[in-house]
Amino acid sequence: MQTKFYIIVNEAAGGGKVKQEWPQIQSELNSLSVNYQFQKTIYSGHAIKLAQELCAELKSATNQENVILAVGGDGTLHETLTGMKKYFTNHPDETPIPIAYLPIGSGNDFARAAGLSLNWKTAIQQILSCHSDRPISIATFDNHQDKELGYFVNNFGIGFDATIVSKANHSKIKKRPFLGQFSYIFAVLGVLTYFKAFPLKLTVDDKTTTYQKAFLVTTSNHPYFGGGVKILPQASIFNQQLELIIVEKPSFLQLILFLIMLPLRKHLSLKYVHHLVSDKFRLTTSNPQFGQIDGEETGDRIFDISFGISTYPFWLK
Ligand SMILES: Nc1ncnc2c1ncn2[C@@H]1O[C@H](COP(=O)(O)OP(=O)(O)OP(=O)(O)O)[C@@H](O)[C@H]1O
Repeated sequence: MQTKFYIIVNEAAGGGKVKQEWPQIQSELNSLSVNYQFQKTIYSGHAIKLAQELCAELKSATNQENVILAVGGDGTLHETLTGMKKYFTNHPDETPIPIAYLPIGSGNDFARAAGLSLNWKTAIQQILSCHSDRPISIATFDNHQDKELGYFVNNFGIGFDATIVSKANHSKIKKRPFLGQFSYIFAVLGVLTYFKAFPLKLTVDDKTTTYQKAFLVTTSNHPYFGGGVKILPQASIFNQQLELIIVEKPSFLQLILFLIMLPLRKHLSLKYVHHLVSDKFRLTTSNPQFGQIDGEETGDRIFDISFGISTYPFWLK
C-alpha cells in the first residue's frame, strides 16, 4: 500500500532552523518522490488543531496508508500527538493514524530516545525505510486542580527544571540559531542562584511520602532531558512504565557530586536523589511552582497531578 505523509511544519522551531531548511527538505522529499502534502503552523498551539482536523478528514481514506508527520522540535511533536490522541480518545471506534516525526528542534530529546537521527536527511531516510507503525508509550497527566487531561512525550517537570525552561524560553539567546542550543546552560546557571526548595507529596499505591526539600521533580518515559542529558538512563518509550526523579535541594558539594555522577549514570544512587518506576502515581505541591510539559511552560501554580501511561502508533523502525 502506498504511504502518504500529511506534514505539519512549525517554522518557528529550532530557533529558525526549520524556516531556513524547509525549502531544502521539500526538494529532498520531491527528489525522493515522496507522496506528501503539508501545512504550516501559524501560531503556538496550532499543531493541535491541524492534527485533529487531519484525523477527522483522513478517516475515510482507506486506499493508502496515511501518516501524520510532525516537522519541528519536541513542542511540535507534543502538540501534534496531543491533537491526535485527543481525537482518537473521542472517537474510540476509529483506527488511530500513525504519527511520524522529523526532529529539527533545539533540544530534540524525543529524537534521541527514539533513535531518530538529528541530521534531517538521515531522519527522512529512517522515516521512509519504515513500512509499519509500532506502539510507543505516551505519558498521561490528569491535573485535578484545573480538571485538565493531557499527554507528554518527553517529560513533565515541577520546580527547578521547569523554572529553567521558563527562563530559557524567555531568553533572547534561544532565538539565535547558533547560541540557541546553549540557552538551557545559561538558564541553569541563572536559576541555581535563587531557586528555593519546596514541599512535595508523592502518592503511589495509596502510600504517601512527603519530601520537604524537593528541588528537581521530573516525570518521563525516556532517558533524556534538557537537550540530551541522560537523567533517567533506564527509561524507555518501549515499555509501559513511567519514571520519576526527585532531587532534594543539594548543598554546593552535593550539587558538584550530582554533576560528576550524572555522566557516569550513578546519580540515582545518591541519598538526596529519589527514583521511582511505576505506571501511575500522584504528585501534590502546597505552594505555587513553575511547571513544564515537554518544554512548554505551564506558568507557576499549585500542582495536584496524577500521572499514567498510554500508547500510540508511531512510524518508527
Ligand atoms: N507559527 C508559529 N509562530 C510562533 N510560534 C509557533 C508557531 N507555530 C508553532 N509555534 C510554537 O513554537 C514553539 C517551539 O516549537 P518546538 O518546541 O517544536 O521547537 P524548539 O523549542 O526549537 O524545539 P525543542 O522543543 O526540541 O527544544 C512551540 O511552543 C509551538 O507552539
